[in-house]
Amino acid sequence: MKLVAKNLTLAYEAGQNIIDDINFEIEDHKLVSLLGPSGSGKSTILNMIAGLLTPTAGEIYFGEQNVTKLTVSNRNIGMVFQNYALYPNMTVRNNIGFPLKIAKIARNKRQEEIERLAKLVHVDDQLDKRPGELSGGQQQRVAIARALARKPAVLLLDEPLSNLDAKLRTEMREEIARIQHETGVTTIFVTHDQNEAMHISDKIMLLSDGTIQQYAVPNDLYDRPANLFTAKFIGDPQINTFDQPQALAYLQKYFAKPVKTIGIRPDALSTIKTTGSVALPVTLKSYSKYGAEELSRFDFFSVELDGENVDGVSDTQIGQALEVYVPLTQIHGFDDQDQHVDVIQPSAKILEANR
Ligand SMILES: Nc1ncnc2c1ncn2[C@@H]1O[C@H](COP(=O)(O)OP(=O)(O)OP(=O)(O)O)[C@@H](O)[C@H]1O
Repeated sequence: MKLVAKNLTLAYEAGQNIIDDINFEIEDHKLVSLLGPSGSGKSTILNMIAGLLTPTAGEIYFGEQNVTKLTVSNRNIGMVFQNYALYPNMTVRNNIGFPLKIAKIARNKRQEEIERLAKLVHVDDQLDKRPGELSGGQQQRVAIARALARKPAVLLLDEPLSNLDAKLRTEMREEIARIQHETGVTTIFVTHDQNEAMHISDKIMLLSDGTIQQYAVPNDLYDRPANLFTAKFIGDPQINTFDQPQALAYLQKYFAKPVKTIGIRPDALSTIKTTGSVALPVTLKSYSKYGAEELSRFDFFSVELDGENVDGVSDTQIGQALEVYVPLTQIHGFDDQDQHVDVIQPSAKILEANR
């Protein structure tokens, strides 16, 4: 089911909008993450979609139906929370079947559905156990099966992996992606973990202070950040940003409008010249290698630039001057409102001028 939010606003106190007039559309069958720092409004948006919170203004549509005034139970949603909220005294079978029992589905049909759902989430060999006898990952699978039991229009997942250890988190995020893919249910996934969001999502809605900073496919947030917030929030190690006059002046000629800040991701640097790249005069300040990751630090007009896995840098001496190259399209300029400024289309003439 497609989901649309129009002018969605929420204030707990008059005049103080926690969510401020946001608009978005989530396409049918897609998995969208709501990503952002603590307090950015992720849970508030999810709770309005679920019907647990009533918007101060604006509307929510499931398909063509305006659901803004409908109660939780009339919206046909499935929800999974971080603490699973399984019924401890019921077996897995009865936990999964509970929503079907409430819906007065006949016993035979119910058992069939339970078996199907248990197979889907891979707990079909655990049906007679109680939640306390299951691992965290298995409990989460049961919670997902239960949330899917009524064939919800939308599946809402609120930080469902945050109680799991690192290895299980990775495994379960792949599982959620698989289950979503197999069922095709439109899914909204709340997380503050960019890695999780980048791996699992068809699209990411990045939030800060109750506003949408960027809503795009994961790679676009990394490669084409719409503003400085997105550029800095997405990416680990963090993007290099600088506003020192000499460094800015060196690169300003590549932009059509004045830039106040420039951002270059650490993995965009290379010592190997390629077509369409810009040369930066730098000095190598430090170099270290941990496993497959090589980290280097350069001085560029007194700006510290971090590099990650910079080709060819291991042959350079500390303190040595050299040129590093960055594809022009990976030099991100931001104006005095922190909005992205496009580079002038790479032309041979411009690039030549810097050689
Ligand atoms: N009941 C409430 N009364 C007043 N303000 C609230 C209430 N609940 C949440 N807020 C505020 O609304 C803002 C958004 O909170 P929300 O829980 O949606 O953020 P979040 O992005 O989900 O954060 P987290 O990752 O920490 O859960 C925060 O500033 C929070 O302090």
